[in-house]
Amino acid sequence: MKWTGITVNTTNEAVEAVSNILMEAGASGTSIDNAADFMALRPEFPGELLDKQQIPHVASGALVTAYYPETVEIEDLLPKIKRQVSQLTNFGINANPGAVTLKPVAETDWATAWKQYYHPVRVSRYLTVVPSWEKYRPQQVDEKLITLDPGMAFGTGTHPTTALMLAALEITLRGGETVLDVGTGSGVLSIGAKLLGAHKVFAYDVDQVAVDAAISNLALNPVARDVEVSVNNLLTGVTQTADVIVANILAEIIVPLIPQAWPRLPIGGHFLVSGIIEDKHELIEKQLQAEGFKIEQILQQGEWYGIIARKPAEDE
Ligand SMILES: C[S@@+](CC[C@H](N)C(=O)[O-])C[C@H]1O[C@@H](n2cnc3c(N)ncnc32)[C@H](O)[C@@H]1O
Repeated sequence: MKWTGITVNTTNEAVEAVSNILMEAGASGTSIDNAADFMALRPEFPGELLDKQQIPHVASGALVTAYYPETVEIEDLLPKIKRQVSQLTNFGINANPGAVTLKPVAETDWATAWKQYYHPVRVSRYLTVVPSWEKYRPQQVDEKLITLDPGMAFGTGTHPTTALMLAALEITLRGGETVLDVGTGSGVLSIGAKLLGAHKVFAYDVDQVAVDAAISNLALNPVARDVEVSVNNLLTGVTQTADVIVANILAEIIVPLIPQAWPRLPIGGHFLVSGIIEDKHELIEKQLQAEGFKIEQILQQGEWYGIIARKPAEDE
């Protein structure tokens, strides 16, 4: 199908109002290039899959582009959109300069253009995340590839908290373990665990959409096709025991997980947790110790913390 894009050159404050006008005029979708958003992008961290420097962006103001199918009479729409944008000042919204332009776009432009900014990225010592559409050969003999579709829910698999847990799995796994992946999201940690030699992985997420995304991503990785994924709230009702439990969830959610993890682990079993922002890591360490865990290692990337804890023997 052929599409026409209408682009409005406007201000940061008017972006939402302009998008509404364009959508109400029958657009199938909008894309926003906002200088303020680009400035707010966090500095790159090791393991960033998105190559921000390559992203074209406006130096000031914002461009809101809406996409209309060929069935929409665009010439009739244009004056109406121009009038509505100029009337935003009546509502106290400065849409200046508000220039409205038209350009034809190929469907592939807006359906898949974002893909060009994603590339394979080495996220830990042995693991590289590869977008599913990229052809990539390992650069080193011991490099293992996690194929992910970043277009699905739950990110690119390269957030610092994810990278911390992949590193923690690398430190902990020796091969043959059973692993519970709590809050699996994209399934990235389950895939990583299998690549690092885990025998069996059970993955859980409270969100059905995440479970579906994980199942699709696991299918992209032959090594992980036998991972069992199910909807579950933390480890509530889970009777499976494991050598390693890994969870990258917010600190507030890790707190109730700690007493659930303890009985699921044997002596010497490991509990790997992340999603912990700087001012919460002491709280999580205290809760882990209060349950009986020993803290073996604390990993850090920027403001994010990961903890490797172990269930010790009674006489330790
Ligand atoms: C930060 S994402 C982590 C995704 C992936 N494991 C990773 O490391 O990239 C956290 C995930 O935990 C899930 N989650 C949040 N609360 C949960 C709960 N109570 N029980 C199970 N999963 C939960 C969310 O749906 C989300 O998919």
